Amino acid sequence: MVEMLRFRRDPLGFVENYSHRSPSGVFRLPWGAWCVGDSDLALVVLRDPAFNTGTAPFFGDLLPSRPAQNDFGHAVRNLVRARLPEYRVNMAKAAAELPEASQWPATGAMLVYRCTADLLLQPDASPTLRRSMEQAVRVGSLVRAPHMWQRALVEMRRPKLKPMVVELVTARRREGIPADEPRDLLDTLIAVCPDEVTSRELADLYLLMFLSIVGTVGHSVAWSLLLACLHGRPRSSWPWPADWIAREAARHRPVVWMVGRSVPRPTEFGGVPFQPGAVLSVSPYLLHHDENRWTRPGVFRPERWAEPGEHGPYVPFSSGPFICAGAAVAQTMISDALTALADGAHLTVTGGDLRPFVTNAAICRPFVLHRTTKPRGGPSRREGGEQP
Ligand code: HEM
Repeated sequence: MVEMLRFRRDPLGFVENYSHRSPSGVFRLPWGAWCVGDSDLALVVLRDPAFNTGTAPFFGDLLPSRPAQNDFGHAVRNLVRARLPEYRVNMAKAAAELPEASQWPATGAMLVYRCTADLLLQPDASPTLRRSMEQAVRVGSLVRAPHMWQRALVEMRRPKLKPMVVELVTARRREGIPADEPRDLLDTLIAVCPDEVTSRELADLYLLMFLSIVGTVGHSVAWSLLLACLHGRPRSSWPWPADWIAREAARHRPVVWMVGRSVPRPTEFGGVPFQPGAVLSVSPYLLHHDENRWTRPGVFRPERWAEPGEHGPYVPFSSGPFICAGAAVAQTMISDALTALADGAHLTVTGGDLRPFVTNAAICRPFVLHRTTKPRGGPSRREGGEQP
C-alpha cells in the first residue's frame, strides 16, 4: 500500500529507484508484476524468440495467427503512409486555426483526430459515428485518466462506439467494399482480416487502431511540444529539426512506458525463477535512461541524434518481432505536427510539468500552449519579434 502510494507520487522515479537497487536486473513492481531493468536482459525479452513466439500480445486474441497479424499491421501502415500528404495539409490548416492559447495534451489528440478523420472514416459514411469518434477524443477516453473521479466522468460522457462500428462493419461486409482502393481504415481492415474474424472483433481492431493513431500519436506530439518549449532558447525558434525533437521526446518521455511478454515455459531469468504465464515487463523509460548507454540521459538534448555513438537502447515502439508496425509513420506524423505548429509562429508554454501521469500510458500533465503568429518578415504579434 505504502509502495503503491510512492509509485503514484513519482512513477518513473520509483521504477528507476527499484531498478538501481536490484542486483539481478529483474525486480518486482508493487502490484506483483516483474520488471526487467537491466538493458541487455530487457532487449533479450523483446527480441529473443523464446519470449516472442506465437501471436503478438498487442492484438490479444482478436486475430487468429501471426501471419494474419503481420498482414494487418502492414495494411494499416500502408494506408496511413499513403495518406501522409493529406495529413500534412490538414495539419498545416489546423495549426493555423489554433487559438492563441490552447489546452494540452487534449489539443494534441484532437488535432491528430481532425487531420486523420477522413482516413479513419470517409466523410459521408456515418455522420453519427464520426461525431461520436470526435466526442470520444474530446472527453479524453483514448487514454485512461489518472484519477478515479476523472475516469467516472469520462465513462459517463464517453460515447459507446463499438455498437456503431459493429453495425457499419456488418453493413459493409454485406454490401461489399470497393475492390480497387479502400475508402478508409474500415475498408482496409475488412479487406485484410480473414473471414473468421467476427464483426465484433473487427470493431475492436478498428478501435485499437483509432487509439494508436489518434491517442498515442496525439500524446507524443504533446510531450514533444512541451519538452521543446521548455528547453528551447526563450523567445526564439527551436534550434533543432522537428525530427530530432520527436525522437528525443520519445526517448525522454516515452508514452508507452511498459511492454510485457509472457514466460512460455518454466525458466530462470536474471537469476529469478519464473513459471509459464508470468509476465516480464520491459520499461522503455528505464532503457532510455540507462547511464551506461546514454550520455546524460536525464537531459532533454535533441542534438544527441546528430552525434555519432550517442545511441543507447531506443525502444519507444518496442523492438524485435513484435515491434510497432506503424513506427516510421508515427514518427513522421509527430514531426509533421511539430513543423506545422512552429511554422510562422512563436510558441511558449505555461503550466508545464515534466512529471508524467502514468496509467496505461505515460502522458503529460495539462499545460497551455501560447501560439502567436509572426507576420512574415515582421515581429510577432505578442512578443514584439523573434530573437536570433
Ligand atoms: C507514437 C505513436 C505510437 C507508439 C508509441 C506505438 C507503440 C507501439 C508499441 C510499443 C507496440 C508494440 C507492443 C509490443 O511490443 O508488444 C506497438 C504495436 C503496434 N502498433 Fe504502434 N505505436 C504508435 C503508433 C502507431 C500507429 C500510428 C500505427 C498504425 C499506423 C501503429 C500500429 C501498430 C501495430 C499494427 C502494432 C502491432 C505490431 C505487431 O505485433 O505486428 N502504431 N505500437
